[in-house]
Amino acid sequence: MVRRIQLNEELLRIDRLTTSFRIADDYYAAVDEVTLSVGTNEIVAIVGESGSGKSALAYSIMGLHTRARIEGSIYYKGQDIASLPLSKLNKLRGKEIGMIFQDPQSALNPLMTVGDQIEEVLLLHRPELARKERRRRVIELLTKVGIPRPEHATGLFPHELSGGMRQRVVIAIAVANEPKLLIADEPTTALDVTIQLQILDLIRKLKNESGAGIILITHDLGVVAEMADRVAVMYAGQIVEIADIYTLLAGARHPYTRSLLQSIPAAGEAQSRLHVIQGIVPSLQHLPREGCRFRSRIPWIDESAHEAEPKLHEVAPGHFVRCTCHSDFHFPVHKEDDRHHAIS
Ligand SMILES: Nc1ncnc2c1ncn2[C@@H]1O[C@H](COP(=O)(O)OP(=O)(O)OP(=O)(O)O)[C@@H](O)[C@H]1O
Repeated sequence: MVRRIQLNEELLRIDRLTTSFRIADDYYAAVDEVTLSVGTNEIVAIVGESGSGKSALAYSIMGLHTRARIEGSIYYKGQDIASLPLSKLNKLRGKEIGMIFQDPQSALNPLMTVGDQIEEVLLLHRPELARKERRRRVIELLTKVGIPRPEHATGLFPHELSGGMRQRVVIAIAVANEPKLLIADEPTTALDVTIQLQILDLIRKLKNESGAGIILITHDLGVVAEMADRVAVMYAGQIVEIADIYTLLAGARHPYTRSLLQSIPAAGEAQSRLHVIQGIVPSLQHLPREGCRFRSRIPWIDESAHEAEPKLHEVAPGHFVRCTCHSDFHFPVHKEDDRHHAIS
């Protein structure tokens, strides 16, 4: 088959994006000077523990924060959409840029039928379509996302569908207008494993068919390994490592990435041999803002290994790592019977 889609034509470029929330009388950055690009026909995964700023980043791209302070730029096809008035942004959202939300239950309107909800986004962005054509498109979309008996499904309400079917409807809505950029925020978290695989397969198929760029947000490195072309690892609001998937899986450098990778069980490996990352991501107000943000979680590494103001260093073409501590990093040495850390 002839491949018509060009790889990696730049679609989105986020430049020093900082998203801060007001808590008491101060603003605290949940996304801190993030720079990242996404090409056409590319899946960029954003990975990190809960609280690392992944959703705050996704919502910033979509312009969905109502009370946050946004600094920096978000260029979509060369146009800075961070500073667009809402009326113009609304023309892009749901058309050029689609989003699949984490929880299909709350992403859908419980009082509207599936068919009406899909028709609504078509009506909003493609008013030129006649009613009959819209209806035809709804059936086509439901078929595409693998909903059985699509004609019948159009008349159902969300509560009449299983979680997996509801997520398919959310995807049908997100792709209804053939977006060029799709943001999927933990699209399979609420689903059981078999359904997860089907939904991921569906997202990959959509990318292959349309050449869309996809940002896939997840805390699951298994999903990353299956899906991503490139990976950005976030910790405490910052990107700490970016690389293509092969480099990341085989040659991760940042202590946080290495700890994440160490904590997934390899086939046949006993759970007790795994490294479990000590501590938790600090809350927004208590994030360390100076020096290496990860240093309190690797206390056995000498302080002198860290940079005073950690930057992203390009250690190989396209492979960036924050802070110098990666070059001295090693896992702690334990007695055989005391191999893993407890989460404190
Ligand atoms: N509207 C808000 N107001 C104040 N703080 C917020 C707000 N939204 C997010 N935060 C804080 O910002 C930080 C990053 O949150 P975010 O939801 O982006 O993390 P995440 O990596 O997506 O985690 P999860 O996987 O749990 O969704 C957290 O400390 C969170 O409590």
